[in-house]
Amino acid sequence: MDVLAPLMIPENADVDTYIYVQGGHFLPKVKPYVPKLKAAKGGELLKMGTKFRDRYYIQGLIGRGGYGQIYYGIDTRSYEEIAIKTEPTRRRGCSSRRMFLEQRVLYRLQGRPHVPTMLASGHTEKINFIMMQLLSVNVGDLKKQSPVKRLSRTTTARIILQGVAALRDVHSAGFLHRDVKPANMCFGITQFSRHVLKLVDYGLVRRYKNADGTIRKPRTRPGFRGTLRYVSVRVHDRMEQCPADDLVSMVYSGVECLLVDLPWKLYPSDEYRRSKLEFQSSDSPYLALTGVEYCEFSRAVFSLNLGEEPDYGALQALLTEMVGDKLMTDAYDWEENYRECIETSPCNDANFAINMF
Ligand SMILES: Nc1ncnc2c1ncn2[C@@H]1O[C@H](COP(=O)(O)OP(=O)(O)OP(=O)(O)O)[C@@H](O)[C@H]1O
Repeated sequence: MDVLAPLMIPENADVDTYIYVQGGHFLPKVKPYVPKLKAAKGGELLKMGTKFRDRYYIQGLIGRGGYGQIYYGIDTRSYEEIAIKTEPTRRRGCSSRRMFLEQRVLYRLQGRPHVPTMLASGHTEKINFIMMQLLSVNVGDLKKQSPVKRLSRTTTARIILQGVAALRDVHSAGFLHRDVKPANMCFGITQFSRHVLKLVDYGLVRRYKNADGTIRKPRTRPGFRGTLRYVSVRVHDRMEQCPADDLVSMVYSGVECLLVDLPWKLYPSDEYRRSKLEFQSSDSPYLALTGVEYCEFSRAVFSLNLGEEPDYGALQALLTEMVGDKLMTDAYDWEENYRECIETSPCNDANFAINMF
């Protein structure tokens, strides 16, 4: 079946800005994606300019996480650009198991639209590695690149809508992500994937359902897993995590995109729990700043019944008005020089200033 609606090239348009796809269809050309690379500062697990496994040419370093490093490479057989996630096989004298888990979970989730494609995985004497499809700069960095350090309502709503869909897929496979945050959300980089959100980093995943679909017995005091700024109050209280906790982190991620920072960022970390509780209270002025629709969505997530499967569709429906007349395939803020967030900056609004200070 032909899935592309014919696109009329606008009159007077520069024909060079369109590409011919198939049977009379044209699509706007997209600038090729060039990843921002970090300078080497020693301790790299792969050497730049060398060929890994006699096949993958290492072009540079995309990022350093708490556990490993992500490299930009070229597959010299297919000429495809790829991302290579690496971690040392041994950490503090023990063998690292994080990437084995991530590889197993990624394998199980292949084919889901919001999960990066895994191309290969394995280990050498020194490193464990996963080769993945190359993705864009993460949403946290896209927000930092905005001149007003925030994203527009329509872009944020579309990110969170897709984020909820991503969590539905992870949860329905019986897993919790446990590290939802803007830095773990990227977009595709091709003509067809550049508006598709991908959830990355499955290193903290935990299975919460048994093979028969029943919920695993909760532990009395599980260890802390997640990123302190984004975890729910229940995680501060060391309760066993459930799908609602991933969704709370998704809510906080959206709040950060909309309001520059999360309110607790101003406090020392031992005040985060109190500040999160205050934020979730019914008269929170800070939550009100996110707007009626996002407020309603957040409240629906905060009041989820922990024993029940969340109704992901109903949660998404609460955000549809916030998307306005934008399509999921329309340009996002970074594709139009952050025009919409500059024009709608709440800093120009007197009420915003009164509520903030
Ligand atoms: N496939 C990919 N393509 C491009 N960039 C990626 C890809 N996967 C991850 N990244 C980038 O690398 C960063 C770190 O990735 P990831 O979170 O998987 O590593 P990590 O070592 O587990 O990090 P942390 O310990 O901080 O959670 C991400 O924030 C993202 O910007």
